[in-house]
Amino acid sequence: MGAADDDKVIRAELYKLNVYGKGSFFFKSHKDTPRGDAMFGSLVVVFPTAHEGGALVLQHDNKEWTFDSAALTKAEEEPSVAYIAFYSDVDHEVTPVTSGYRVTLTYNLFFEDKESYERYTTAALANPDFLPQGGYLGFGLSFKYPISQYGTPSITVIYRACRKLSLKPSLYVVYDTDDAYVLVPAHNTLDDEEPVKKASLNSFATTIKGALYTNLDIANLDAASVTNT
Ligand SMILES: O=C(O)CCC(=O)C(=O)O
Ligand SMILES: [Fe+2]
Repeated sequence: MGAADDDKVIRAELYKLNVYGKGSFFFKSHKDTPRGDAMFGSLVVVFPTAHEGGALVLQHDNKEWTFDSAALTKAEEEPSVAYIAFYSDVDHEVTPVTSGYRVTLTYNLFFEDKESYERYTTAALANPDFLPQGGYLGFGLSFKYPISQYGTPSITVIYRACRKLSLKPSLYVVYDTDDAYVLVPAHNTLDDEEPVKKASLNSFATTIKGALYTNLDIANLDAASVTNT
């Protein structure tokens, strides 16, 4: 993965929950089955449940590496998860648990184009069970963006994906009150050239989360642009 891959993102997809106890199953040495071309590795997250044994032993290129999550989590004062990620061609096995329970989540790791918003939205729109009456699609923005930076990060990626699918995204400020999310339009509908500069959101930007919402009028959606992208 190098500079040419700047347009890609790593996506972790939850795959499995494993609970190992004394005498229960354990994994003999294996490689994880790749699920599609974009999958490049696995992520294992170990919960801080008291246990002994259950180390994950990795082998590659005649080298061996032991991830002793029981010892790692025990060494922490606060309950903490331990995690490890490895490439798909790495052999790994889980040694038997000798006491307690070892609980893990495994994720498949994909190296994908940033434009995957487009792919997921396209797939959702092609599904007749998805919002059959139309509705709103929301894309949460996780960070507090100064409005002047809207031109660069994920907002532009989502915005472009929506426009390609003939959706008209608008920017909302989302207030998380005790009993509901309140949406306040933050912006006129973004236009093609300058989705960003029109914003006059400085006073909000430091305090609350933003979200891009798009009105999904199924009847008026241009079906061709949905299926051809
Ligand atoms: O639970 C773990 O540590 C790894 C599990 C594993 O290798 C698998 O699910 O393929
Ligand atoms: Fe595995």
